[in-house]
Amino acid sequence: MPPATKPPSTTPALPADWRDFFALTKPRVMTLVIFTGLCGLLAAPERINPVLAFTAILCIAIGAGGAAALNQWWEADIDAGMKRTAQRPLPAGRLDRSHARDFGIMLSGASVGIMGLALGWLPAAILAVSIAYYAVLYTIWLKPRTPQNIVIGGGAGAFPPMIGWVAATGDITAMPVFLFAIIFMWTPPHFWALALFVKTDYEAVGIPMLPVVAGERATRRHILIYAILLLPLSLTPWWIGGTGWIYGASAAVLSSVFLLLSAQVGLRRSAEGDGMRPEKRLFGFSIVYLFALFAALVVDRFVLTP
Ligand code: HEM
Ligand SMILES: CC(C)=CCC/C(C)=C/CC/C(C)=C/COP(=O)(O)OP(=O)(O)O
Repeated sequence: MPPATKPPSTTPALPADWRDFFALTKPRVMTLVIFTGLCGLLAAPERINPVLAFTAILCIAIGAGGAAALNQWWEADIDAGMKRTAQRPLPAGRLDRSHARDFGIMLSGASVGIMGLALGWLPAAILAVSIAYYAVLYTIWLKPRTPQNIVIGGGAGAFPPMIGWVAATGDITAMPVFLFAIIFMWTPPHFWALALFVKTDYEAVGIPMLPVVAGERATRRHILIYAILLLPLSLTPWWIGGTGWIYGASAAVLSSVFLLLSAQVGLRRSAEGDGMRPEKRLFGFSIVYLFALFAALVVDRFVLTP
Protein backbone atom coordinates (compact mmCIF):
# COMPACT_ATOMS: atom_id res chain seq x y z
CA MET A 1 0.00 0.00 0.00
CA PRO A 2 1.47 3.43 -0.88
CA PRO A 3 1.42 5.89 2.02
CA ALA A 4 -1.72 8.01 2.20
CA THR A 5 -1.12 11.41 0.65
CA LYS A 6 -2.05 14.62 2.44
CA PRO A 7 -5.47 15.81 1.30
CA PRO A 8 -5.38 19.02 -0.76
CA SER A 9 -5.78 21.99 1.55
CA THR A 10 -9.13 22.85 -0.06
CA THR A 11 -10.65 19.60 1.22
CA PRO A 12 -10.96 19.58 4.99
CA ALA A 13 -10.41 16.12 6.52
CA LEU A 14 -12.17 17.00 9.76
CA PRO A 15 -15.12 19.27 10.45
CA ALA A 16 -14.00 22.73 11.51
CA ASP A 17 -15.29 24.25 14.71
CA TRP A 18 -15.02 27.73 16.19
CA ARG A 19 -11.70 26.80 17.83
CA ASP A 20 -10.09 26.44 14.41
CA PHE A 21 -11.30 29.84 13.34
CA PHE A 22 -10.06 31.27 16.64
CA ALA A 23 -6.66 29.61 16.10
CA LEU A 24 -6.44 31.33 12.70
CA THR A 25 -6.22 34.66 14.51
CA LYS A 26 -2.90 33.57 16.20
CA PRO A 27 -4.36 34.53 19.59
CA ARG A 28 -1.17 34.05 21.65
CA VAL A 29 0.95 36.31 19.48
CA MET A 30 -1.83 38.86 19.15
CA THR A 31 -2.16 39.32 22.95
CA LEU A 32 0.97 41.48 22.84
CA VAL A 33 -0.23 43.32 19.73
CA ILE A 34 -3.51 44.13 21.48
CA PHE A 35 -1.75 45.03 24.73
CA THR A 36 0.60 47.51 23.03
CA GLY A 37 -2.41 48.99 21.18
CA LEU A 38 -4.25 49.41 24.50
CA CYS A 39 -1.20 51.01 26.11
CA GLY A 40 -0.84 53.46 23.21
CA LEU A 41 -4.45 54.44 23.73
CA LEU A 42 -4.18 54.79 27.51
CA ALA A 43 -0.87 56.67 27.44
CA ALA A 44 -2.17 59.31 25.02
CA PRO A 45 -2.72 62.79 26.49
CA GLU A 46 -6.43 62.74 25.72
CA ARG A 47 -8.89 60.46 27.47
CA ILE A 48 -11.76 59.09 25.42
CA ASN A 49 -15.10 57.59 26.29
CA PRO A 50 -14.57 53.98 27.58
CA VAL A 51 -17.02 52.56 25.03
CA LEU A 52 -15.06 54.17 22.20
CA ALA A 53 -11.78 53.01 23.76
CA PHE A 54 -13.10 49.45 23.95
CA THR A 55 -14.26 49.67 20.31
CA ALA A 56 -10.81 50.85 19.19
CA ILE A 57 -9.06 47.95 20.93
CA LEU A 58 -11.62 45.48 19.58
CA CYS A 59 -10.92 46.78 16.06
CA ILE A 60 -7.15 46.36 16.53
CA ALA A 61 -7.74 42.80 17.78
CA ILE A 62 -10.11 41.91 14.93
CA GLY A 63 -7.84 43.51 12.32
CA ALA A 64 -4.74 41.74 13.62
CA GLY A 65 -6.67 38.45 13.72
CA GLY A 66 -7.90 38.99 10.16
CA ALA A 67 -4.38 39.66 8.94
CA ALA A 68 -3.15 36.50 10.72
CA ALA A 69 -5.90 34.45 9.01
CA LEU A 70 -4.86 35.83 5.61
CA ASN A 71 -1.22 35.04 6.45
CA GLN A 72 -2.18 31.40 7.08
CA TRP A 73 -4.39 31.21 4.01
CA TRP A 74 -1.41 32.23 1.88
CA GLU A 75 1.12 30.07 3.72
CA ALA A 76 -0.86 26.82 4.15
CA ASP A 77 1.67 24.79 2.17
CA ILE A 78 4.68 26.35 3.92
CA ASP A 79 3.10 25.74 7.33
CA ALA A 80 2.52 22.10 6.36
CA GLY A 81 6.27 21.67 5.87
CA MET A 82 7.34 22.96 9.30
CA LYS A 83 7.03 20.98 12.54
CA ARG A 84 6.16 24.11 14.55
CA THR A 85 3.24 25.03 12.30
CA ALA A 86 2.07 21.71 10.79
CA GLN A 87 -0.79 21.36 13.27
CA ARG A 88 -2.41 24.69 12.38
CA PRO A 89 -6.01 24.33 11.10
CA LEU A 90 -5.16 24.60 7.37
CA PRO A 91 -2.12 22.30 7.08
CA ALA A 92 -3.81 19.81 9.42
CA GLY A 93 -6.79 19.77 7.03
CA ARG A 94 -9.33 20.85 9.65
CA LEU A 95 -10.37 23.96 7.75
CA ASP A 96 -10.94 24.79 4.12
CA ARG A 97 -8.46 27.29 2.67
CA SER A 98 -11.15 29.43 1.09
CA HIS A 99 -12.94 29.70 4.43
CA ALA A 100 -9.76 31.04 6.00
CA ARG A 101 -9.41 33.59 3.21
CA ASP A 102 -13.05 34.73 3.55
CA PHE A 103 -12.77 34.86 7.33
CA GLY A 104 -9.61 36.99 7.04
CA ILE A 105 -11.18 39.39 4.54
CA MET A 106 -14.32 39.71 6.64
CA LEU A 107 -12.46 40.46 9.87
CA SER A 108 -10.10 42.89 8.17
CA GLY A 109 -12.89 44.77 6.41
CA ALA A 110 -15.08 44.91 9.53
CA SER A 111 -12.25 46.17 11.72
CA VAL A 112 -11.35 49.03 9.37
CA GLY A 113 -14.99 49.96 8.73
CA ILE A 114 -15.95 50.02 12.41
CA MET A 115 -12.78 51.90 13.37
CA GLY A 116 -13.49 54.51 10.70
CA LEU A 117 -17.10 55.03 11.71
CA ALA A 118 -16.49 55.02 15.46
CA LEU A 119 -13.04 56.58 15.91
CA GLY A 120 -12.28 58.33 12.64
CA TRP A 121 -10.65 57.58 9.33
CA LEU A 122 -7.06 58.38 10.36
CA PRO A 123 -6.76 55.47 12.85
CA ALA A 124 -8.78 53.34 10.38
CA ALA A 125 -6.30 54.14 7.61
CA ILE A 126 -3.32 53.19 9.80
CA LEU A 127 -5.10 49.96 10.73
CA ALA A 128 -5.72 49.20 7.04
CA VAL A 129 -2.06 49.87 6.26
CA SER A 130 -0.90 47.55 9.05
CA ILE A 131 -3.20 44.74 7.87
CA ALA A 132 -1.97 45.10 4.28
CA TYR A 133 1.61 45.36 5.57
CA TYR A 134 1.38 42.02 7.39
CA ALA A 135 -0.84 40.09 4.97
CA VAL A 136 0.57 41.38 1.68
CA LEU A 137 3.88 43.22 2.01
CA TYR A 138 5.41 40.87 4.61
CA THR A 139 3.68 37.53 3.92
CA ILE A 140 3.37 37.56 0.15
CA TRP A 141 6.20 39.84 -0.90
CA LEU A 142 9.08 40.02 1.60
CA LYS A 143 9.05 36.75 3.53
CA PRO A 144 9.83 34.41 0.61
CA ARG A 145 12.29 36.85 -1.00
CA THR A 146 14.77 38.43 1.39
CA PRO A 147 16.50 37.67 4.69
CA GLN A 148 15.64 41.26 5.64
CA ASN A 149 11.97 40.13 5.59
CA ILE A 150 11.35 40.66 9.27
CA VAL A 151 13.38 43.87 9.55
CA ILE A 152 11.11 45.61 7.06
CA GLY A 153 8.06 43.44 7.81
CA GLY A 154 8.39 44.18 11.52
CA GLY A 155 6.75 47.51 10.73
CA ALA A 156 3.37 45.76 10.63
CA GLY A 157 3.50 44.76 14.28
CA ALA A 158 4.79 48.18 15.28
CA PHE A 159 1.62 50.04 14.27
CA PRO A 160 -0.84 49.03 17.06
CA PRO A 161 0.33 51.54 19.74
CA MET A 162 0.25 54.25 17.09
CA ILE A 163 -3.29 53.22 16.15
CA GLY A 164 -4.34 53.30 19.82
CA TRP A 165 -2.74 56.72 20.35
CA VAL A 166 -4.21 58.22 17.17
CA ALA A 167 -7.65 56.76 17.99
CA ALA A 168 -7.50 58.70 21.27
CA THR A 169 -6.05 61.98 19.97
CA GLY A 170 -6.97 62.05 16.28
CA ASP A 171 -3.41 63.22 15.56
CA ILE A 172 0.05 61.79 14.77
CA THR A 173 2.74 63.39 16.96
CA ALA A 174 6.33 62.44 17.88
CA MET A 175 5.32 60.08 20.70
CA PRO A 176 3.37 57.52 18.62
CA VAL A 177 6.17 57.61 16.05
CA PHE A 178 8.71 56.71 18.76
CA LEU A 179 6.45 53.92 20.07
CA PHE A 180 6.36 52.58 16.50
CA ALA A 181 10.15 52.83 16.23
CA ILE A 182 10.71 50.95 19.52
CA ILE A 183 8.72 47.89 18.37
CA PHE A 184 10.34 48.14 14.94
CA MET A 185 13.80 47.88 16.55
CA TRP A 186 12.65 45.17 19.01
CA THR A 187 11.29 42.80 16.35
CA PRO A 188 14.57 41.56 14.79
CA PRO A 189 16.14 40.33 18.08
CA HIS A 190 12.73 38.91 19.11
CA PHE A 191 12.40 36.88 15.97
CA TRP A 192 16.04 35.98 15.20
CA ALA A 193 16.52 34.58 18.72
CA LEU A 194 13.66 32.19 17.91
CA ALA A 195 14.92 31.57 14.38
CA LEU A 196 18.27 30.41 15.77
CA PHE A 197 16.63 27.48 17.49
CA VAL A 198 14.04 26.65 14.80
CA LYS A 199 16.38 27.30 11.87
CA THR A 200 16.03 23.86 10.35
CA ASP A 201 12.27 24.38 10.00
CA TYR A 202 12.77 27.39 7.70
CA GLU A 203 15.52 25.62 5.77
CA ALA A 204 13.13 22.78 4.99
CA VAL A 205 10.56 25.06 3.33
CA GLY A 206 13.02 27.40 1.58
CA ILE A 207 12.22 30.59 3.50
CA PRO A 208 15.33 32.83 3.42
CA MET A 209 15.48 33.66 7.12
CA LEU A 210 18.78 35.26 8.16
CA PRO A 211 20.25 32.22 10.02
CA VAL A 212 19.57 30.09 6.93
CA VAL A 213 21.03 32.55 4.41
CA ALA A 214 23.79 34.39 6.29
CA GLY A 215 24.56 31.82 8.98
CA GLU A 216 24.43 31.72 12.74
CA ARG A 217 27.31 34.12 13.48
CA ALA A 218 25.92 36.90 11.29
CA THR A 219 22.49 36.48 12.91
CA ARG A 220 24.03 36.71 16.39
CA ARG A 221 25.85 39.92 15.44
CA HIS A 222 22.66 41.39 13.98
CA ILE A 223 20.75 40.62 17.19
CA LEU A 224 23.36 42.49 19.22
CA ILE A 225 23.36 45.51 16.90
CA TYR A 226 19.57 45.92 17.13
CA ALA A 227 19.65 45.52 20.92
CA ILE A 228 22.35 48.23 21.18
CA LEU A 229 20.21 50.61 19.09
CA LEU A 230 17.09 49.74 21.10
CA LEU A 231 18.57 50.99 24.39
CA PRO A 232 18.79 54.72 23.50
CA LEU A 233 15.68 54.51 21.32
CA SER A 234 13.58 53.17 24.18
CA LEU A 235 14.65 56.19 26.27
CA THR A 236 13.64 58.80 23.68
CA PRO A 237 10.00 59.13 24.87
CA TRP A 238 11.47 60.23 28.23
CA TRP A 239 14.23 62.41 26.68
CA ILE A 240 11.74 64.38 24.61
CA GLY A 241 9.60 64.94 27.70
CA GLY A 242 6.77 62.70 26.51
CA THR A 243 6.92 60.61 29.73
CA GLY A 244 8.12 60.97 33.29
CA TRP A 245 10.82 59.20 35.32
CA ILE A 246 8.80 56.01 35.88
CA TYR A 247 8.91 55.16 32.19
CA GLY A 248 12.50 56.44 31.85
CA ALA A 249 13.81 54.30 34.72
CA SER A 250 11.85 51.24 33.56
CA ALA A 251 13.13 51.62 30.00
CA ALA A 252 16.73 51.96 31.23
CA VAL A 253 16.52 48.79 33.34
CA LEU A 254 14.54 46.69 30.85
CA SER A 255 16.65 47.69 27.85
CA SER A 256 19.89 47.06 29.78
CA VAL A 257 18.74 43.53 30.64
CA PHE A 258 17.67 43.04 27.01
CA LEU A 259 21.10 44.19 25.87
CA LEU A 260 22.86 41.90 28.35
CA LEU A 261 20.89 38.86 27.17
CA SER A 262 21.49 39.88 23.54
CA ALA A 263 25.21 40.16 24.23
CA GLN A 264 25.18 36.62 25.63
CA VAL A 265 23.68 35.49 22.34
CA GLY A 266 25.60 37.89 20.10
CA LEU A 267 29.10 37.28 21.39
CA ARG A 268 29.15 33.50 21.19
CA ARG A 269 30.26 31.78 18.02
CA SER A 270 27.71 28.96 18.13
CA ALA A 271 25.64 26.90 20.52
CA GLU A 272 27.99 24.99 22.76
CA GLY A 273 25.88 21.95 23.52
CA ASP A 274 23.57 23.79 25.93
CA GLY A 275 20.37 23.36 23.95
CA MET A 276 20.50 27.05 22.91
CA ARG A 277 19.57 28.23 26.41
CA PRO A 278 20.70 31.88 25.95
CA GLU A 279 18.72 32.15 22.69
CA LYS A 280 15.58 30.73 24.33
CA ARG A 281 16.07 33.05 27.31
CA LEU A 282 16.36 36.08 25.02
CA PHE A 283 13.23 35.10 23.06
CA GLY A 284 11.26 34.63 26.31
CA PHE A 285 12.53 37.91 27.73
CA SER A 286 11.74 39.78 24.51
CA ILE A 287 8.06 39.19 25.22
CA VAL A 288 8.30 40.13 28.91
CA TYR A 289 10.28 43.22 27.83
CA LEU A 290 7.60 44.63 25.56
CA PHE A 291 4.77 43.89 27.99
CA ALA A 292 6.69 45.57 30.83
CA LEU A 293 7.87 48.58 28.79
CA PHE A 294 4.38 49.42 27.59
CA ALA A 295 2.88 48.77 31.03
CA ALA A 296 5.44 51.26 32.43
CA LEU A 297 4.28 53.83 29.89
CA VAL A 298 0.72 53.59 31.18
CA VAL A 299 1.69 53.52 34.87
CA ASP A 300 3.86 56.60 34.27
CA ARG A 301 0.96 58.40 32.63
CA PHE A 302 -1.57 57.58 35.35
CA VAL A 303 0.73 58.13 38.35
CA LEU A 304 2.54 61.26 37.17
CA THR A 305 -0.28 62.94 35.19
CA PRO A 306 -3.44 62.19 37.18
C1 HEM B 1 7.77 40.26 11.44
C2 HEM B 1 7.69 40.26 12.75
C3 HEM B 1 7.56 39.04 13.62
C4 HEM B 1 7.84 37.76 13.39
C5 HEM B 1 8.39 37.14 12.10
C6 HEM B 1 7.48 37.00 14.57
C7 HEM B 1 7.56 35.64 14.68
C8 HEM B 1 7.16 34.92 15.77
C9 HEM B 1 7.13 33.49 15.81
C10 HEM B 1 7.48 32.57 14.66
C11 HEM B 1 6.73 33.14 17.04
C12 HEM B 1 6.61 31.71 17.56
C13 HEM B 1 5.29 31.37 18.08
C14 HEM B 1 4.27 30.93 17.08
O1 HEM B 1 4.58 30.18 16.16
O2 HEM B 1 3.10 31.28 17.27
C15 HEM B 1 6.47 34.34 17.77
C16 HEM B 1 6.01 34.40 19.05
C17 HEM B 1 5.51 35.51 19.62
N1 HEM B 1 5.49 36.76 19.07
FE1 HEM B 1 6.38 37.34 17.37
N2 HEM B 1 7.01 37.86 15.51
C18 HEM B 1 7.02 39.10 14.98
C19 HEM B 1 6.59 40.24 15.57
C20 HEM B 1 5.89 40.27 16.73
C21 HEM B 1 5.25 41.44 17.26
C22 HEM B 1 5.26 42.80 16.60
C23 HEM B 1 4.66 41.06 18.43
C24 HEM B 1 3.89 41.87 19.39
C25 HEM B 1 4.01 43.15 19.54
C26 HEM B 1 4.95 39.65 18.64
C27 HEM B 1 4.54 38.91 19.71
C28 HEM B 1 4.82 37.59 19.92
C29 HEM B 1 4.41 36.85 21.10
C30 HEM B 1 3.62 37.38 22.29
C31 HEM B 1 4.85 35.54 20.91
C32 HEM B 1 4.71 34.36 21.87
C33 HEM B 1 3.49 33.58 21.55
C34 HEM B 1 3.39 32.34 22.42
O3 HEM B 1 3.40 32.47 23.64
O4 HEM B 1 3.30 31.28 21.83
N3 HEM B 1 5.70 39.21 17.59
N4 HEM B 1 6.75 35.42 16.99
C1 LIG C 1 -2.96 45.36 13.52
C2 LIG C 1 -2.13 44.38 12.84
C3 LIG C 1 -2.44 44.00 11.45
C4 LIG C 1 -1.12 43.82 13.48
C5 LIG C 1 -0.25 42.82 12.86
C6 LIG C 1 0.63 42.36 13.93
C7 LIG C 1 1.79 41.59 13.40
C8 LIG C 1 2.47 41.91 12.16
C9 LIG C 1 2.26 40.66 14.03
C10 LIG C 1 3.36 39.89 13.48
C11 LIG C 1 3.55 38.78 14.39
C12 LIG C 1 3.66 37.45 13.77
C13 LIG C 1 2.67 36.43 14.12
C14 LIG C 1 4.62 37.15 13.00
C15 LIG C 1 4.74 35.78 12.54
O1 LIG C 1 5.45 35.77 11.44
P1 LIG C 1 5.09 34.64 10.41
O2 LIG C 1 3.69 34.88 10.00
O3 LIG C 1 6.15 34.65 9.40
O4 LIG C 1 5.23 33.38 11.39
P2 LIG C 1 4.93 31.86 11.18
O5 LIG C 1 6.20 31.25 10.69
O6 LIG C 1 4.58 31.44 12.58
O7 LIG C 1 3.78 31.75 10.22
